[in-house]
Amino acid sequence: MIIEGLDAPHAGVLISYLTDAEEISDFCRELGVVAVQLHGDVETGQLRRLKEIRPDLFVLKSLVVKQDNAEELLRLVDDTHAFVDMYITDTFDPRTGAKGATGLTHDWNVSAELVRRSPKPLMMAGGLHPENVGDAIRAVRPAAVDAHTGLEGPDGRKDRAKVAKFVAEARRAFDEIG
Ligand SMILES: O=C(O)c1ccccc1NCC(=O)[C@H](O)[C@H](O)COP(=O)(O)O
Repeated sequence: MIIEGLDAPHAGVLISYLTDAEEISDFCRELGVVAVQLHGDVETGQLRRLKEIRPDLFVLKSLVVKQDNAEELLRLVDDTHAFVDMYITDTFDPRTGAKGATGLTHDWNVSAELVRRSPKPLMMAGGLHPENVGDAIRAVRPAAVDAHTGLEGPDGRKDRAKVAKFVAEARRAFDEIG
């Protein structure tokens, strides 16, 4: 219902840990979304298959940064970029095993290296908030930014003032880097 009510340029994005191309496609059809953000360990063959069966679907693939996996992520970009429309970085939480929405930053040098390597645009995420998003954009030069935890108020809901400041700071930094 909410997804159906969205007017362009707004569109629903499914965030999912699904890893099977057919299941991802079916769930996107059921929900009526045109974009999917994949946070699971999706095999390259499944990404290829997803593009074959659903060329209309905008596929965002997460690159979950850990302490020591930069080379692995660079290889993942090399192997998958033909089947991915955009990458999104995120931060692994070793205490919980969570691969997204952890509120933790990671080594921005790794994100910057991924931006340089990727032929596809990269959205930066992982612990961003209004106070650090400008520095992150200037350091990493991503195509876009995203945040979750850093925009919440004490009640766990998105805080309007934090969102407005985040957007203003991000726009200022993107204008600066051109
Ligand atoms: O948003 C979620 O609830 C979520 C849950 C599980 C995996 C990923 C999720 N969101 C993906 C995002 O796009 C977040 O912006 C990204 O994980 C950054 O989160 P945070 O570090 O809390 O800003």
